Amino acid sequence: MRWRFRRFPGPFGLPFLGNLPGILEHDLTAYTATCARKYGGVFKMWFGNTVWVVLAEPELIRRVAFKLLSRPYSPASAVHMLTGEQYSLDSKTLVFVKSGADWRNARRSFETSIVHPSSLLSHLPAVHRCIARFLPRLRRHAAAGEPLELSAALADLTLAAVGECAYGVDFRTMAEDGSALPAAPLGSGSGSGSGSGSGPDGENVGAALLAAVRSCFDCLDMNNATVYVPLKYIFPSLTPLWAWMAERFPDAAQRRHMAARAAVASVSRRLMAQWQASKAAATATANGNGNGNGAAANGDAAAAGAAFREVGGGIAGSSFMAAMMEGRRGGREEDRLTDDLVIAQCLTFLLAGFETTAVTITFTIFLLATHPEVEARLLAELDEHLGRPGVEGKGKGEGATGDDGAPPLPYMDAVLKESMRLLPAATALIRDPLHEDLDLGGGRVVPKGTFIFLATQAVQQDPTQWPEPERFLPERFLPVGGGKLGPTHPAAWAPFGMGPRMCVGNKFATMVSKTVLCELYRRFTFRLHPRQRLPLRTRTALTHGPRDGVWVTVAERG
Ligand code: HEM
Repeated sequence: MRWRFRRFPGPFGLPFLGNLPGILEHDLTAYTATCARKYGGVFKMWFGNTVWVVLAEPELIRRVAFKLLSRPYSPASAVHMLTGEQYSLDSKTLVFVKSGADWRNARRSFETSIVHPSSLLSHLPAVHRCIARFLPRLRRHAAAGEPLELSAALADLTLAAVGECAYGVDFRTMAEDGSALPAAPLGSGSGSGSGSGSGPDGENVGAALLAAVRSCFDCLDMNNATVYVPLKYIFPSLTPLWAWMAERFPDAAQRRHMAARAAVASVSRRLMAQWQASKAAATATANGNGNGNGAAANGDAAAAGAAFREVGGGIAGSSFMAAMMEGRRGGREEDRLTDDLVIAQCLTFLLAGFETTAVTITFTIFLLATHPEVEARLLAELDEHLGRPGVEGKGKGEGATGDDGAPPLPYMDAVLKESMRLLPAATALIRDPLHEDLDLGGGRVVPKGTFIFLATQAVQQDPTQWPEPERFLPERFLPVGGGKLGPTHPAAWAPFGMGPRMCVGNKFATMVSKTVLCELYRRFTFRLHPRQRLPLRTRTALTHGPRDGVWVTVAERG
């Protein structure tokens, strides 16, 4: 098989380990960028004994991303070894379903909830609710002059916001005063029923979900992977054996991950049952009062409906989970999502959406803290269009709302885009020529089934595409600077990927990131704390994030 890749240049790979030592030493993103400079836009790398064909040319990336619909593995075979029913469910979730009707159905269910403008906007109140709860934490740090590690703090905020949008319950990552709540143990959830997040059956669904989801996320970290994962990379042809062993002789990491997935499924089921019960009660109330008195019936239905929006003791009717449950009422039987799929897609929503968004906001604040002139221009734009809370001015009032959840803020848009060019949360796309060999031209044919790695970050830093690529210049994305400051090729900017499998959450993520940044910068500014290690070191795991966190001091705007 190796001979089929002889036309592809690339670094020398050690027996069994391939280029893993170099990747681990330098980090995957940095290693591929270095190789791209050395070997050009098409090369091969050995991930253990598995060959990866890497593309780092925008036109080739565009062609392949649009042509190929499948991704190489389910996460079950990438960073862990889910087995049995958990494996088959995982491989049907939107990120890893291969193609065809399953993919179209899954994609449609996400689009209904987070792409259509009206449903997108219905998530905005939850985002504002979570920001409001986060602000006291910043005020406390500002008052005490204590440093704040942003990536962890923002992870609490985005987990709360994305979690509530996905499941419609309070995720309880933050107390009312903004402080982080201690994590509940996995399997918790049968509490007294007092306090926010308690469902009708007295269970604290939010806290239980949070514990289970956090545990799932930890298990997706390579450092916490079962021993069968490295074995699979070193001896890929024996993968069925490793999967068999993982099922029958699970190690502690494997048991922990399977337990975490089972816990998510069990809490989700309870939540769905609660939702159905509340829905039935609401319908019964509306019908019961409907005879002969239309106005009263409408009022009762509205009151009952309010219970769904009341996150705390209730479940938000605008959530992704609720949308999927509503959506499967109509349509053809074979297109309807099963309970198990609703559960798996909700987890996917959260796993794909929360850390990526937290990292994007963290990196943007880091860049603004190190570029005061950009920050000053951004603050001027926010003051102009949004105003400052409690300060007289030209601003149009509270909140970042408009057609897509935000008023036109061209400089904010440019800052976010430039931040995602320089420090994106995802640095590559992956594709799989599932059914036939892929001809890249020049005699380079990629055999079907090969892992294709589209190195978007190498292109976003390529000096032939972007003049002075290492500089943070939001003007690149404004009409005034666009021509001179790049890019040469439109596909040279792809932090959300491209083609039919482009990030389905891109509008939602942009809405959340913009809303958080607007609401924070209307009130605070951030400077790096001396504890911050410079230059910034990053690491590539499930997302590309800061290796040592981002330490800032917070100041309230006068
Ligand atoms: C700033 C935050 C985010 C970034 C940078 C990001 C980035 C990406 C990237 C690069 C891909 C792969 C695209 C491709 O292969 O062409 C992707 C796919 C995906 N993302 Fe995001 N994402 C973000 C937020 C979100 C959010 C909030 C959600 C929540 C729904 C989400 C859900 C997904 C899903 C489900 C896919 C798979 C889509 C498919 O295969 O059809 N992402 N994302």
